[in-house]
Amino acid sequence: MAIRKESPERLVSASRADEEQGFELKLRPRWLKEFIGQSKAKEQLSIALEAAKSRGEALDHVLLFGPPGLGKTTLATIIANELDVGFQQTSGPALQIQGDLTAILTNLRERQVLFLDEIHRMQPVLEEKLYTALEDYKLDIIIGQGPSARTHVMDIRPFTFVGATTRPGLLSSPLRSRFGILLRLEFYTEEDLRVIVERSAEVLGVPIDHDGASEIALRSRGTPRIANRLLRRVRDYAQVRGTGVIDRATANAALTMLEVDAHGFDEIDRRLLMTIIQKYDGGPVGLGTLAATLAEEEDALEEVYEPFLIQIGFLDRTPRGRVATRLAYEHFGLSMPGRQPGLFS
Ligand SMILES: Nc1ncnc2c1ncn2[C@@H]1O[C@H](COP(=O)(O)OP(=O)(O)OP(=O)(O)O)[C@@H](O)[C@H]1O
Repeated sequence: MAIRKESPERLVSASRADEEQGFELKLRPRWLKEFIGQSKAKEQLSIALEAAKSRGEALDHVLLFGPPGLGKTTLATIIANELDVGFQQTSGPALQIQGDLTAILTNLRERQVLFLDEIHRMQPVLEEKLYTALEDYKLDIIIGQGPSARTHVMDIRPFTFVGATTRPGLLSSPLRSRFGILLRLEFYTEEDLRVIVERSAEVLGVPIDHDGASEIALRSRGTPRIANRLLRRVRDYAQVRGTGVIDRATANAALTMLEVDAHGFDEIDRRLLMTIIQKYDGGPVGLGTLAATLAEEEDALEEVYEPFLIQIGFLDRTPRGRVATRLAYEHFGLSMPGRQPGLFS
């Protein structure tokens, strides 16, 4: 179960809301050729898939990393589909006791995919247990208790472990070294997102033109999950207030009403940047101080809010803290304070 770190009502959240599960399932690409964008990761993966298939072996273990909502779960399911093997999913926080992990590993089918989301949240004792399973498909099992306890080494079937994380830096190096294929997912370009919106609209049977899809793409923060969510909301607006067809004017009006601005910023992004600018003179301000001022969790700032602001160049992470950039000042129509003459000379 994912730990919720931000407001569940946040329209431009990259995290999945519980009620979106069914909707996402419907829109999820099933094959690599339907997976839009991420050309580097896709090429690396398609070569590895082809090679594993031709050798008739289990694919090497895969680590998927990048911000939420970019398609890690989707890619994990695609890997299983392309290999034509079974798929099982769990997550770091859901795995609580050794017995759970042992049961999962001993029940694996030949060459199947085991997907573990939020791998950085796995308990260290379980992580250690996983090492030998990943390394040589063996599992240490302790039989009995107390002085008569015996360790028994059990063979498990070859399988492909797919781990996903938004925080690769938190993985221990022994765990990281068990992955043969490392795939970094990046924020999507506007063009890729437009294609994703058009594909989703087709699956949902929603009439949309090129410009309408572009307008949604522009405000989706480089994230397919947000693009699909905005599409759903704009569809409602088009049905109730418009002709049912999503064109640029309809998309624009709907997104303006929903207070999602031209960069896909919402109230919290604006508050975060304005706090740095107004309260801390543009920064640097430490993460802890910023989180306390905004009444948000540090983790949420680092994992959810900041990555996109950094990607589009509005925020800088420096060793002394967070800094608002010139682009951020310009976005709010403010001029950036210059250095006082002579201060550094
Ligand atoms: N490349 C893509 N092409 C088309 N749709 C995509 C693509 N990537 C993601 N999506 C869509 O975005 C939604 C979110 O993707 P997914 O659940 O795989 O993200 P995630 O990275 O696993 O997120 P989280 O880390 O929060 O679990 C899915 O419904 C999927 O349809």
